[in-house]
Amino acid sequence: MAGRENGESVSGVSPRHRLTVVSGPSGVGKSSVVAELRRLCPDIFLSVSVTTRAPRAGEVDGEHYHFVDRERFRSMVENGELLEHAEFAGNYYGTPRAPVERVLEQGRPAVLEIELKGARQVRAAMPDAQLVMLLPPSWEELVNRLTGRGTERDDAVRARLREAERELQAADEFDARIVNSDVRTAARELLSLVIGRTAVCDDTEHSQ
Ligand SMILES: Nc1nc2c(ncn2[C@@H]2O[C@H](COP(=O)(O)OP(=O)(O)O)[C@@H](O)[C@H]2O)c(=O)[nH]1
Ligand SMILES: Nc1ncnc2c1ncn2[C@@H]1O[C@H](COP(=O)(O)OP(=O)(O)O)[C@@H](O)[C@H]1O
Repeated sequence: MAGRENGESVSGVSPRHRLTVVSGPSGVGKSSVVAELRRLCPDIFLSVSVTTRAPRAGEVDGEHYHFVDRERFRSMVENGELLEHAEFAGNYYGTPRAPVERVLEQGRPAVLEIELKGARQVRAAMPDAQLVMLLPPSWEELVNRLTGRGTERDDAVRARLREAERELQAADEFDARIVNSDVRTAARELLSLVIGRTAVCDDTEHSQ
């Protein structure tokens, strides 16, 4: 695993890695697929966003998100500390700039899990980034997953479904689309996009 730290080249793949943005409607399984991706290949850097949303049960500050108030969020925007930021379903979200720039300079693969407006900002700021959209097998399945997760009240579910329609309409803007029918299969497809191959991380699989 440590051998991948320098972005070791295999089969002529460039040793430097692009930034990969993973987007998709709320409830499609982004967190599940990205968690599986990192289980397959722990060297992949996953950005921890700042958000003004309240923590859900079980969410850990600094691990799932950096939870901040609106004043702190505003000051981060004003100081240029965020690579991108957006409002989503009544809360603010943003990507801290410095950690992402640092890992990209090191040649490590980096992933952002962010919504559509943020993905568009990244595309404008970093044309080299690849944008991947995760799609549900069907609208009904998306609704089932979102409601089945049980983390939001009805109004928050409705707000997310409104955003979901808009996000799905933008699927053609993305460089690649992955249908998340099965988490492990989708994670393997994502892995091949993030590092250009799937086999290399197999022997680094961790059961965390
Ligand atoms: N633009 C942007 N979107 C983010 C960021 N972090 C998370 N998001 C997105 O914000 C949306 C809401 O996230 P969250 O409140 O965790 O709800 P969930 O997607 O329903 O689990 C999702 O589409 C996330 O991908 C960020 O740093 N920037
Ligand atoms: N391929 C899948 N098949 C069935 N359920 C899934 C799949 N992917 C994710 N889920 C479930 O759907 C719900 C939403 O997934 P989550 O990863 O929280 O989505 P997102 O991060 O996109 O909002 C969770 O309860 C998760 O366990």
